[in-house]
Amino acid sequence: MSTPVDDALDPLLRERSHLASSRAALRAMREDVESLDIRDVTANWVNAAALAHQIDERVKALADLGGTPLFFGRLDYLPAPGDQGAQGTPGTEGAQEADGERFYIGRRHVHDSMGDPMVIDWRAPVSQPFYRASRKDPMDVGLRRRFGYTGGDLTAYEDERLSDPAEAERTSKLLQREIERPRVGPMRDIVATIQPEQDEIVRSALGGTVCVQGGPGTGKTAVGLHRVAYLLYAHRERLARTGTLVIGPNRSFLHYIEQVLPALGELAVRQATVDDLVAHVEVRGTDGAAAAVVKGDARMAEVLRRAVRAQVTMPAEAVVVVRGSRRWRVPAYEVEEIVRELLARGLRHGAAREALPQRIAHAVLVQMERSGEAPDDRVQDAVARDRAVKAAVKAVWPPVDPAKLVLRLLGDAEFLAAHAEGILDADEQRTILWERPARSVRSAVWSAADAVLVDEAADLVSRTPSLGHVVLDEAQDLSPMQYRAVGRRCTTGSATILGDLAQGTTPWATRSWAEALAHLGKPEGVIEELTAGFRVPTDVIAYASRLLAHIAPGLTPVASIRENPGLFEVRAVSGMEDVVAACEESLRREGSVGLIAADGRVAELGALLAAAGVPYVSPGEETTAESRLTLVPASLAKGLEYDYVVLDEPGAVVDGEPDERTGLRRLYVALTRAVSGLTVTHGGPLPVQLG
Ligand SMILES: Nc1ncnc2c1ncn2[C@@H]1O[C@H](COP(=O)(O)OP(=O)(O)OP(=O)(O)O)[C@@H](O)[C@H]1O
Repeated sequence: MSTPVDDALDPLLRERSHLASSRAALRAMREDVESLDIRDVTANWVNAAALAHQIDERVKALADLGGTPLFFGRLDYLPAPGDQGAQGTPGTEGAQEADGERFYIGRRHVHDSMGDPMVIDWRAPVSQPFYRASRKDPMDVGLRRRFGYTGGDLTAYEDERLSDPAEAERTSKLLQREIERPRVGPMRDIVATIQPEQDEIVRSALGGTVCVQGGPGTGKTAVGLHRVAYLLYAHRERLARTGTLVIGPNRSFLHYIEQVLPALGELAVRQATVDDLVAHVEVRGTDGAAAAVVKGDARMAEVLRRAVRAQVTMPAEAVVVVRGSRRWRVPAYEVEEIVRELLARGLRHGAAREALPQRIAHAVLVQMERSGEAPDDRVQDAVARDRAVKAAVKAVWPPVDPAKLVLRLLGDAEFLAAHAEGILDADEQRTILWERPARSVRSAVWSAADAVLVDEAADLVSRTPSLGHVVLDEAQDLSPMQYRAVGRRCTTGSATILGDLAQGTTPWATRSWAEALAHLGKPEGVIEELTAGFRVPTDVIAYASRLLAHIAPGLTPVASIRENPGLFEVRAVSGMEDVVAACEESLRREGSVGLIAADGRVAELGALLAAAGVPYVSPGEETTAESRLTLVPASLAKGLEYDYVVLDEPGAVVDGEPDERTGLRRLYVALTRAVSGLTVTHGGPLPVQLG
C-alpha cells in the first residue's frame, strides 16, 4: 500500500478528520431542514401538513446512519494536461469538470456551509470512475482509494494508481473483505463494492429495458435495487410523477430486501408481488398445474379480447330523439357505422363506450343543421344524455365488469367455447372450466391465475396506468399472462427484469428471455448475463452446478469470486434428530443459519427443534440474537441467503415437486443459499444427478 504524496504524515488521521467534518456538515444540513419555519408559507393546514411531511421525509433522507460509512471511496482526478481547453475522454462527462480535483464518494451528497461538496453521491457522473476505471481505461483518475470501516469508524484504506505503469494489478482486499463479511438480518446495499459489469446495468439509461440472466448469488437483486436508486437520482422529477415499483415473488422476499433502498436514501419505492398487483378478486383457491398452465398462456389474452369485444352488438333499431316538437331519427345502419368505426379504432371498451353517445348526438346535430337549426355544444351534450341515446348505448355497448366476464368464461362452457374457438382445443377448455360454476364474483373460489385473467380483462375495459420504471425479480417463474400484467404497468416506462432460467420452478417457467420480453411488451429489451458469484463459496457452487446439465443445459455455471472455500459437508444421518444436531453445530458459528427442507417435512422438523429447545423463526420474520435459525420450506427459499445452511434430505426436496426437472431446480435453489457453509444431511439416497 503506497502513501499519497500530498497527504499528511498519517493519512488515516486526515481521512478521519474529513469524515468527522462531513458528519458535522450533514448534521448542519439536517438541522437547516428541521428548523424551517413553514407558518409563513402555508396558507392552510392541508398545505402545511403536506409540507411538514416533505420536510419529515427530507430529514429522514439526511439521517446519518451510525453503522454505515458516510463515504467509502475517494477519487483524485489527474490534473488536465496542458491548457484549460483539453478535451475529456468521451463518456466521462463528470471527469471533464473534475481535472485535478478530489472527491469523496458516499451514499449521499453532503456539502459544507459554503455549498462546496464534502461527499459526492455515488450516483453522480463524477463518481462513476470509482466503479469503472481500470488500468486499461483509467478515466482520468490518478488515485482511487477505498476505505475500510468497522461500524461507522474508518479503520483502513487501500490505494490504486491506475495510470502508474509500475503498479501491478491486484485484487482489492477491502472488496474481498466486504464480500466475505457475514450476513446478518435483511439484505444490505453493495454501494461500496459494485463491480464494473454490475455498474453498467445499474447506470443503464431510463429509456431502455434490461433483462439480466444470472446464476444464484451473482447480484441480480442487488443490481436491480441499485438501478432504481440510480434512476431516481438521474430522473428524480419524472419518476416522482410516474412512480417506481419493485416486484418480488412473495412477502418474505420483499421483507428481506425492504431495507436496501431506504439505506440508500430512497424511501418512496413501492414493493409488491404480482398477486398484489392483480388483486381485483379475493384469491381463495388454487389451480392444478394443467389448468394454471392454460390460464397463464398468452392465448388467453386473445380469448378475453374476443369475449369483451363480443359484448358489443350491432343496433337493431334506429335511435329516435325527441326535442320539443321535433323527432330526430338516426337510422340503425348509421349507428352501426359509428359502432364499427369505434371498434376499428381499437379503443378500450370503456373509452369507446364513453365516446359512443357523443357520436350519436353528433349525427343528430348534423340533421338539425341540415334542417336550418344552429345547435351548439350544449345541445350536443344534452342529446348525448338523452334517454333514447342512453338506452341505445346500453343495448349496443353495455358496460363490462371484468370479474363477471371472467366468471362467465370459467363457468359457462358454451360462452367459453364461443370465444376460445380456434384458440384453445376442447381439452384445454375443459381443463380451465370450473367444476362448479360460481354464482357471484364474491362467492367464486378464485385462483391466482384467475386474478391475472381479471386483470387482463380490466385492462381491456380501461387502460392500466403506466409507471416510470418497474423492477421484476425472480422473473423466470412468471407465466406469459403474468408478464403481460407487469408489462402493462410500464407501457410508457421501462423495466429491469432479473432472473435465472435454471431456478424456474413453476410449470409455466420461462424458457427464454426473448420470449419473456415479448410477453412483457418490450421485445427490444437488452439481455445481459452476470456470471461472477458473490454469495456461494467455490466448493458449494461446484456441487450445485452438477445439476445444471439436467435443469438448464447451455447456461454458464457461476464462477465464485469468494476466496473462502466455505465449509461443505454431505452427511449421512439416521434421523431428524441428527438434522437438529447439525443446526446446533451451525449455530455455534457467527451469522445466520437456515434449515431448508422439503415443504412436507417442515412441520415435523419444527416440532423437533422446539422439543430440543432450539428457537427458530419463519422466513420473513426478524431473527434475533437468541434465534438466529430460520426454518425455510424449500418453496420459499428463492432469493434468500444464510451464512450457514443445513439442507435436509435433498431427495425429498426433489420428490416434493410434480416432475423431476422442477424438483432438481428446487434443489438447485436450496443448495445455493449458503454464504459460508452448507451441510447436506440425508437419510435416504441422494439424487443421482448430484453424482
Ligand atoms: N458487488 C458486490 N459486492 C458485494 N457483495 C455483493 C456484490 N454483488 C452481490 N453481492 C452480494 O451477493 C449476495 C447475492 O446477491 P443477490 O441476492 O443480489 O444475488 P441474486 O443473483 O439475486 O441471487 P439469486 O439468484 O439466488 O436470487 C448478496 O449478499 C449481495 O449483497
